[in-house]
Amino acid sequence: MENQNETNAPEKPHKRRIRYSGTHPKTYKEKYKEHQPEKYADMIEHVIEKGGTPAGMHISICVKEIIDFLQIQPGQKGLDATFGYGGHSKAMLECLKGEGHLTALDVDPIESAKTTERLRTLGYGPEILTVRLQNFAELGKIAAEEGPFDFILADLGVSSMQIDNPDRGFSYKSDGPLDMRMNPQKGESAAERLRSVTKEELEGMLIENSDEPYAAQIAKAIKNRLRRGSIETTGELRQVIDEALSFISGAEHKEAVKKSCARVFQALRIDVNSEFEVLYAFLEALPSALVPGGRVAVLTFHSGEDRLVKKSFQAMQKAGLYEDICREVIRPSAEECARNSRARSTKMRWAIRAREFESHGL
Ligand SMILES: C[S@@+](CC[C@H](N)C(=O)[O-])C[C@H]1O[C@@H](n2cnc3c(N)ncnc32)[C@H](O)[C@@H]1O
Repeated sequence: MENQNETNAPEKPHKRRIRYSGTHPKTYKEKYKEHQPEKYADMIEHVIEKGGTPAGMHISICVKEIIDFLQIQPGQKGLDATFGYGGHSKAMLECLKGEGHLTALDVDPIESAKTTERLRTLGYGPEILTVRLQNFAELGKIAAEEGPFDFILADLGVSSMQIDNPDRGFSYKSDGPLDMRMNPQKGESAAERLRSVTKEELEGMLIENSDEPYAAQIAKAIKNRLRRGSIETTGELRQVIDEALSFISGAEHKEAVKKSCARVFQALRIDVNSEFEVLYAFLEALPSALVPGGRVAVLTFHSGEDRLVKKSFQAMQKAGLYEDICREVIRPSAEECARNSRARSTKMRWAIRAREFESHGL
């Protein structure tokens, strides 16, 4: 006899387990369990315990140091200039205890949509959290609309979700399209940028943005390759860098290629996203975006960024715009660096807006 239940049941599409070779998934996409933290909490905890960052996630840095400094009180108004995975936003929202408001900015439409959804699910509705797809370079305009703010945080650079996803083209460690745009819907990709700059401009970019010691050789190799063919993927760029450093032999070659790849990819990313220009605009607008006595903390990840923040804070303190700034840079603890290797290069600086100043066109 025919089983009625079976014939009437809607056909469920058969879902095959994601296939990967070996016993463990290796690539970003194969790590399907890490992409579902709610479902595989144990696995996520295990990856973090071992000092890794689960795929599709970002581990927030210096959370305690930031929260201790910002002294957030319920009822205050704050700005997270770099929303990312929302870890810092969540910690700041917890301090508000349901009273006040947090505005969060990000230029990445892909990740900020996911983060917004996650925080909304946690109960942070639009009455307490506004998310704007906007560059922090527009701080002046944002503060005029939503500020001034009692506290501001900027955690610069890229998130782990961006750097680990080969489709975004930020990393030399996996192959993908050479893109590097934090907002892939705007501006030139890294591949296009390499085509549009001259050899001299490229060499200057590698020196200015990441002190690349082999800038001349690498810029020449890239432009030579582009005359004969194309560089469309992260793997192809890595290969050109490898060939450009062929004059370094033996065991040193591999190490030199790795270090130059890290520097060249960083320099290109800074250029593609105009990172120094937008940071400069943000720093210039900061004092006027804060209430008197308002607090700002900035996390930087390379010396160029840190220098810019340090110089701006010092100059503005001298001009009477900040009543206090950190004398020494704050670094994450040894325990935090052991838990999260990505924290190792982090530097935190802070400033407190002066109680009184004339904002002459600032
Ligand atoms: C290091 S992550 C922030 C991580 C975040 N603090 C957390 O706890 O998850 C940096 C984020 O800032 C964003 N971002 C970088 N430059 C930006 C800019 N100029 N304006 C707005 N967002 C920016 C990136 O897209 C990225 O999502």
